[in-house]
Amino acid sequence: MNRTLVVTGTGTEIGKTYITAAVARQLRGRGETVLATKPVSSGCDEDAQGRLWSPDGRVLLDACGQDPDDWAAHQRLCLERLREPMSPHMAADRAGRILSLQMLTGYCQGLEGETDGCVIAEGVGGVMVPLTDSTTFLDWMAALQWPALLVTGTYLGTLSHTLTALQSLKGAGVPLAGLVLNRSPEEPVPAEETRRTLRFFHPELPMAVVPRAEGTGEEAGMPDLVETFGIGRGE
Ligand SMILES: Nc1ncnc2c1ncn2[C@@H]1O[C@H](COP(=O)(O)OP(=O)(O)OP(=O)(O)O)[C@@H](O)[C@H]1O
Ligand SMILES: C[C@H](N)[C@H](N)CCCCCC(=O)O
Ligand SMILES: [Mg+2]
Repeated sequence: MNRTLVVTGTGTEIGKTYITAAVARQLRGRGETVLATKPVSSGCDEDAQGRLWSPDGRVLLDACGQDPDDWAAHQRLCLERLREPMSPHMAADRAGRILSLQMLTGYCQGLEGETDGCVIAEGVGGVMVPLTDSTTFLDWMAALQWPALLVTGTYLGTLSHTLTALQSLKGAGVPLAGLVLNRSPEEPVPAEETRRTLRFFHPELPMAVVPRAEGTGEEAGMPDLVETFGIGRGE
């Protein structure tokens, strides 16, 4: 069992927040406490007081049973909030800032030390989104050494995207918790066939297929992600 987890993806809009929220809810359902952090957010919303809110941060606070409108909690769990909806290194540059790999790694380690519960950190976009002009989120995951859960889709093209991302994570020495195949709206190849193919290449990797929740907001058919990927304190 691991009480820390990074959730990364093969790209943006792939379902990282959706899966992170589902894991947080499942952990709480098991009586575990959980902190879900979005260390860096771009594409944030500015309110009337000029405060920048991370849309992902709101979803994650809610999934952890906290008030999504609690500004103090938001600031604590969404360290870097950037306005422009683009790569963080570009959004930071437009805000006159430079992100720091060391600071973000230390920030996550600090959260881990503040709680004896679980801590889940959602990355930004895909595995190698730039953090600065010389570092990417892959460097952050390699420095942090928290098990990484890769979220991918089941669209045409996902096989290469997924195998490339896994190769990058393994090559950087990032421990892998597993792979979530988050079913895509367009799925020309049956998800099970995609899963089977990926298993040929990664027979040891825990995998789960997550269905699309159509409109109801219910996570119907959501697999037990906590069990599948060994997340939590397991007490
Ligand atoms: N299995 C699913 N069923 C229904 N809706 C889903 C599912 N997975 C993701 N979504 C929806 O798709 C959209 C994109 O998902 P999400 O925000 O989790 O992506 P992301 O990878 O976190 O994106 P970003 O890179 O911006 O952080 C969201 O509106 C989310 O609610
Ligand atoms: C704004 C968006 N929702 C994400 N937060 C940022 C995604 C950056 C992707 C960069 C890239 O890989 O081209
Ligand atoms: Mg997200």
